[in-house]
Amino acid sequence: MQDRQEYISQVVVTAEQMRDIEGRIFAAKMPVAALMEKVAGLIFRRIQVIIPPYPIPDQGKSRVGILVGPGHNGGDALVVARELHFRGYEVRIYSAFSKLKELTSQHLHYAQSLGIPCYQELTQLSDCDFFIDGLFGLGLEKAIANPIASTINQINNWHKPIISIDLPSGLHTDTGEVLGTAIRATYTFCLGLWKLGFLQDQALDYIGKAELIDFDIPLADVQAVLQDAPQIKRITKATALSTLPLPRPPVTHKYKEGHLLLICGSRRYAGGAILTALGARASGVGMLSIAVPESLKQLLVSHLPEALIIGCPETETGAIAHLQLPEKTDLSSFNAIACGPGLTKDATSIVEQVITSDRSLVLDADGLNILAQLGTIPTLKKRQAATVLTPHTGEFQRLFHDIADPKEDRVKAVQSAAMQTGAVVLLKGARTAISNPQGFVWINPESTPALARGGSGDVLTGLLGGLLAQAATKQIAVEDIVATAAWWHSQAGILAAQERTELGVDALTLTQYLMKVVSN
Ligand SMILES: NC(=O)C1=CN([C@@H]2O[C@H](COP(=O)(O)OP(=O)(O)OC[C@H]3O[C@@H](n4cnc5c(N)ncnc54)[C@H](O)[C@@H]3O)[C@@H](O)[C@H]2O)[C@H](O)CC1
Ligand SMILES: [K+]
Repeated sequence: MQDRQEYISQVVVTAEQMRDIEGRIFAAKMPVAALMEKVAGLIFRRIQVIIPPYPIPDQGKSRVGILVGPGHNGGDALVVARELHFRGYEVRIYSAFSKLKELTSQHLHYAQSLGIPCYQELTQLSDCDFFIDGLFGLGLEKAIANPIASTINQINNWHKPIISIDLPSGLHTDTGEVLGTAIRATYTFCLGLWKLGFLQDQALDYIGKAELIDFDIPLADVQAVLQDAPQIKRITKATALSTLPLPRPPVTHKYKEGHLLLICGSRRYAGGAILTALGARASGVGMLSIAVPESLKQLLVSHLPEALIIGCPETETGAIAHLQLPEKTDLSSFNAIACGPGLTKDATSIVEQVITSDRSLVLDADGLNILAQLGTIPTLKKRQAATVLTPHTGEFQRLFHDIADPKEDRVKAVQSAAMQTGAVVLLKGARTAISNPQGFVWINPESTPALARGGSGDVLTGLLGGLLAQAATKQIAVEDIVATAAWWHSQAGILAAQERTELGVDALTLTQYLMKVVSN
């Protein structure tokens, strides 16, 4: 049972894949009406818990408005309406479509025969306490036009709780884009399997609290449909913990537990170097070397007494002019290199140098900006070791403006970028997406706006670099390590925000919560 839950919590499907899975269930002779009854029963039981029929004693019944669309999303809503009616809710139906699918139409007739009122005017529902949105689900084909568009806008303006079935009506199932207009749900019950749209940043304002309703889709059908397609998966606690370098072997030494070289900081951005280094420290990396401009050396020593601080010659502007590694050391002495935070755009030669190395490399922040300036993206494909790029949307657009637009479809964009560069690309956002060059994608399904704060990305770069260095001798896919870093970072943010509010998660504090996430 646990296995099913874990598997289901990782799976992400497109509308087309969901239709194919559904098709297999119906081909095996599950009656459509029976499936609708089952799904709606599960939804209705959840609704009863969230909003009871008599929320306040002696103050009457809960009044619920049911928004019914022409397809089976509307059918689901009508079954829910019927059950709520029997359980004591005061139910009103809004149905303004002249043509309904057969099953939906039958449920409407039956609901009306029970005495549930049905209206074509929304105003008749204005005093409802909450709404069930069954206008459109998977079957939305085009932008919603008037009069339905103005109905949706009107309901949103009432600011009452709305529970959407399968998807907030108006959202594109895959891209999460608003087609015309969309319901702003308080809760959304995603049916059966997570749809891709739930993991796209642009949908989040509309989805509210998302919950998966598992209605026992046979896993064999899911596997049959997903087999050859480039897979998209949600990162879970179990997937993340499985790649952590824990527990350590009893007999080991510091160089066996990874040697990371950080290249970061400038006279202007000294703090970024400290935060990156503290992120790396939290990864548990065996040995940490940090290359900074000479003038930052003492500062870094005082913050990280355990690290080897390499002072480098500076440009006039206080950026690293070139790497000056200690005697008998070259870039191949390290298991991984993480380069970028706080460099400024003057550290060009550093980026040129690390790209040509044969070590696993993370490029972030100014490392990416310099890369964009150099226009050397095609040369990344020639690298012998793994490359990880960690842009936010702005950096992504500067790097990949002629490939894909993350504002339209972040998942497609990150896949194109990874394929083009041969790198693992992590596109930062509320739902960070990570693609490998073959188009396999991990999406981080949980985060917090508390992390939208200066320095929080620097912490991620250090953490990721430290994990990559430790994994160097292990057979773990790079994208899996990147996913673990993203999960660990966001969970630390969530934990810190729970204890300190969303305003209390400065980047330094964040580094102090990293260990708490995995020691809990
Ligand atoms: N996936 C499952 O296993 C189950 C899904 N169920 C529910 O069924 C819907 C999908 O039903 P479907 O009838 O295919 O689609 P919709 O209800 O979303 O609506 C299609 C309907 O709407 C018309 N239409 C599409 N776009 C527009 C538009 N912009 N303006 C006006 N009309 C539009 C279209 O022509 C169709 O008539 C799924 O989401 C679940 O809620 C099952 O009940 C359980 C199993
Ligand atoms: K809906």
